[in-house]
Amino acid sequence: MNKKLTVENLSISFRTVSGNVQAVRDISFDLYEGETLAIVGESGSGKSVMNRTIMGILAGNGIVDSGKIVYEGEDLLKITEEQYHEIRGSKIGMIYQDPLSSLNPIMRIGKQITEGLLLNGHHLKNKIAKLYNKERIAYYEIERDIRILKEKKAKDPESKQKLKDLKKRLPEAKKIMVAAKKKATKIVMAEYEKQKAAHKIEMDALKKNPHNLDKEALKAEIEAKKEAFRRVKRVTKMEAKEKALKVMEEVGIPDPERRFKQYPFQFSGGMRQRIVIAIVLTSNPDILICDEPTTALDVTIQSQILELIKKIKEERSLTVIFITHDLGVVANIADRIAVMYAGKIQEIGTNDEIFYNPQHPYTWALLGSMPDLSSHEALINIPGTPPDMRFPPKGDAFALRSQYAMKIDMEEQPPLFKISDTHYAAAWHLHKDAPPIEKPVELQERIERMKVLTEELIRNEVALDYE
Ligand SMILES: Nc1ncnc2c1ncn2[C@@H]1O[C@H](COP(=O)(O)OP(=O)(O)OP(=O)(O)O)[C@@H](O)[C@H]1O
Repeated sequence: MNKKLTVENLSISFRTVSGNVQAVRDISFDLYEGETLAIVGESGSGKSVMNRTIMGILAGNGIVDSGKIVYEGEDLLKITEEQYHEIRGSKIGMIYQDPLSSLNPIMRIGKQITEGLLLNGHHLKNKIAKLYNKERIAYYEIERDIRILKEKKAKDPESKQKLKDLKKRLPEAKKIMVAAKKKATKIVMAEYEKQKAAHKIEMDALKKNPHNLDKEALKAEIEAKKEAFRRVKRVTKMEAKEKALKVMEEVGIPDPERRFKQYPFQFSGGMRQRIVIAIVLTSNPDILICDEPTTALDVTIQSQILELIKKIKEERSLTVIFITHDLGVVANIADRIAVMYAGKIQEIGTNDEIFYNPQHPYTWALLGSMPDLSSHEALINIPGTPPDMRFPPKGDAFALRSQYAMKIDMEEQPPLFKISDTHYAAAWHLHKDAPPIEKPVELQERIERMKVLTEELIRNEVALDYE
C-alpha cells in the first residue's frame, strides 16, 4: 500500500505561564492511501494537537520540538504559510466537532459553500502558478531555510556560513522566479487571447442567427456561450452554484436549491455537519481529517454522519483520519486504530487486532469502558485521571492507573513491541522476559461476544447480498 502521509518522531509542546505542556511525545505512524485510521484516546491525550499540526494550524504558543510530517515528499513542518494555505485549500480537509464554529452564522450557507470555489477558481492564475512552480519552490525553499536557521540562532561557524550562502543565493533565485513567472504569464495569456478571438468570431456568427431561432432561444444561446467563455477564465458564480448544489445533494441535504439561500440557524445539528462536509468537499481534498465530527450529535444522527463519511470516503477514494474518544464510534468505520494516551501512541493495529486481540492495559480499559451492547453498562471504569502533561511520567504513562503495572513501568518508557506486522503496543509485559498477564475475564468474555455478533452480522449481510 502507498503511504499518503508519514509522521516521524513528532513532539509538540506548549509554553504556558505554569510550565511546558508536552502534548505530543515522539509519535510516528504512516497513513496509507485509501485507509481510515482512527486515533482514539481520552480527552487531553494529544489527538487534536497532533492533527492540528498536520493541518498547519497549531496554536500560537505551540512549538514543534522535533519531527517530520511528510506529505507528497514534502515535510509540512518546513513549508511556508503560503504553501500550507494551498494544501489546506485543496489537499487536506478537516471537519471539526462543532459544526457551528466552522460556519458563519450571518452568511447564507450557499455563499459559504461557494466561497472557496470562487476564491480558488482563477484558472488563468492557477495555470500560471503551475507553469513556474519549480522556480517558485526553489525560491521559497531558500527563504524557508534562512528562516529556520535564523530561528535556531545557531552561532557555530558552519551554520553562519550556510546562512551567509543562502542569503547570497536569494536575490538570484528571486530573479529566476520573477522571470519564470513573466514567461508563464505570457504563455497563458497568449493562449487565452487566442481563445478570446475564436470566441468573438463564434459570437459574431451566432448573432446572425444561422439556425433561425426565435428571439428568446437566441438570447439564451448567446448567454450560454458567454457563460461558457467566462468559465475559461474563472469559476463563475453560476458554475459555483451548480457545483454547490451537486455537493449538497451528495452529502444528503434535501431540497438544495431552497436550502442554498438559508442561514445556519435554519438547519439541525446533523444538517449543519453535512454543510461543513460539503464545504470541505468543494476543494476536492484527498485526505480528510475528522476531529470528533459526531460528538455533539445525538446517537441516530451520529450514525447517519458516520455512514455519510464512509460513503464519501468510498466514492471519492479519500484517505481518512478519524479522531475520537469513543472506540465504539470507530468500530464500523476504521481500518486501523491508534490508541493514544498522554501524548503517545500506546497501541496501533488493524480494527480486528485492537478489538479482538488488544494488548495494552489502556486499550483494555477503553474497550471495557464502552457500554455493553446488551446491558448498556460499562464493564470497567478507568480509575484516576490522566497525568499532568507539564510533568509527564518517566515510565509508562498509564502505569499509575493500571493494576497491571510493574516496577519497570514506573521507571522506563516501554518501546513499541511488535505483535504482528501491523500490530504494535508499548507495554512492558510484552517483553520476552516479563511475566505474562491476562486481560480481565469479563473483557475477554465481551470480546468473544463481539466476535460472535460480528460474524453473525457479516453472515446476514452476505445472505442479503444473495437474495
Ligand atoms: N494552546 C494550548 N496551550 C496549552 N496547552 C494546550 C494547548 N492546546 C492543547 N493543550 C494541551 O495539550 C494536551 C493535548 O490536548 P488535545 O486537545 O490534543 O487533547 P485531545 O486528546 O484532542 O482532547 P480533546 O478530545 O479534549 O480535544 C492537553 O493537555 C491540553 O491541555
